[in-house]
Amino acid sequence: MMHREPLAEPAGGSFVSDTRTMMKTAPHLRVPGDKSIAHRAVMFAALARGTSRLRNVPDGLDVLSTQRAMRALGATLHADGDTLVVEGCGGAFRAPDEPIDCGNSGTTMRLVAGILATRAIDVTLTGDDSLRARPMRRVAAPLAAFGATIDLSNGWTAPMRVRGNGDARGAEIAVTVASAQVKSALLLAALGAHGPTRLTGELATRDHTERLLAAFSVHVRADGGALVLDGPAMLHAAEIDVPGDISSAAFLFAAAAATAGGTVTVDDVGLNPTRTAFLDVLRRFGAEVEVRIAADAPEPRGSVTVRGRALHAIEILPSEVPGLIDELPLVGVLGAFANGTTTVRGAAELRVKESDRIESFAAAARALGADVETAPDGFAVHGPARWHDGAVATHHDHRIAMAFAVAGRVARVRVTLDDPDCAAVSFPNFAAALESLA
Ligand SMILES: O=C(O)C1=C[C@@H](OP(=O)(O)O)[C@@H](O)[C@H](O)C1
Ligand SMILES: C=C(OP(=O)(O)O)C(=O)O
Repeated sequence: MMHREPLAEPAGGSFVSDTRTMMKTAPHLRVPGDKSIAHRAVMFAALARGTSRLRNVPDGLDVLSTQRAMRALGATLHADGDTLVVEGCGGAFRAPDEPIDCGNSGTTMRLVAGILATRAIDVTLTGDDSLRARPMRRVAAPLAAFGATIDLSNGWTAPMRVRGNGDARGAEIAVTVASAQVKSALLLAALGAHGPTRLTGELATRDHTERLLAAFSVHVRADGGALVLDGPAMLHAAEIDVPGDISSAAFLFAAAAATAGGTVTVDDVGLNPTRTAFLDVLRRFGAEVEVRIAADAPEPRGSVTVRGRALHAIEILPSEVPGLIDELPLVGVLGAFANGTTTVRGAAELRVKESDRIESFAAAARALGADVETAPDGFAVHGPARWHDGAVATHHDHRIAMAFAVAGRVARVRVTLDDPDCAAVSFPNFAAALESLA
């Protein structure tokens, strides 16, 4: 594990209590490096020719699962201060003797399955109880277009055995699930195939794979509404500085937004437009949001300040869901602080995350006094809640644990989480960061 300084410590700023105005300056915080970007940076560095240097790779458990997988496939990784140094395999991964344990991380399993689909090795991918209950046919079925043989447990989940096809040809594939993991698995398979691979369909999801591949010298072309990658393609080592994770910062933003007079600034956070929809959602709820972009490539980054105001209910449309997918439990929590009925529709994908996030959100919110209705593809929250102390079943789902820690703090009720430590999947110092909002 990398040694690093605490990531969630206040980076300056203070609360100044003034008895007349209670004026506050926003505490400046940093959050761990972006999980989605870090998964890809570690995988691409492991696959590349040469030595890559990756700064600010988070030490959340999911990214550690990716590091473990890359070591198992033959890459060498070591820490040099706050930099992860990766000696890549130049495309020549070797099969480990044991199955690769992807832990709790869907991104690790699905993207690695894509990489393996066009390499002539035989590898089994497994994970924890949660990951072994998540759907894998969404990657296994389209990867068959490259001639890979993928065996799923019970026909749909992990452990999954991937026997890659080293002589694969590029393929034309229509992506049918709006999932960056599926899109990415197919682009990564295309790296090892001969000829162009052309993807159409549901492609409007986070674009970190496209951006990071370019940083490693492989270009994905946009052709009308399609994405095209010409294989085979060798990645070349790169230096990547991972910005803070906006999906982790979202918990701090929500806490500030739902608190009258609350304010927080998060510095050096990723501002990729495919990830910032939650900032618009905060504005629609009534919060004040200020964004300052400091850099643009390969990933936009900068500072965000959020100030709390009285919140009013909003409606999330199905078209907004891919840009908000990891923030939707928090949208529900904010709905419970807002006046009126907040609705989320078109979000059936929530049912196949680390837990069924529609049911785990609703049960937790009700346990604390909120009025929630569920639907097959979403929920409605009638706010404001009559908050009271309660016990929350996290289902070991980091985003449920953090969302309800925020709810308890803002509502000033005692929330007993059955597994507060599961936050470490994405945000190991979350409790300290929330505490520092004072
Ligand atoms: O590609 C990624 O890094 C991710 C994509 C999303 O999953 P889906 O692709 O299943 O929507 C998201 O929920 C997950 O946290 C990370
Ligand atoms: C869904 C998530 O991650 P993954 O799919 O990688 O497990 C998440 O972090 O909320």
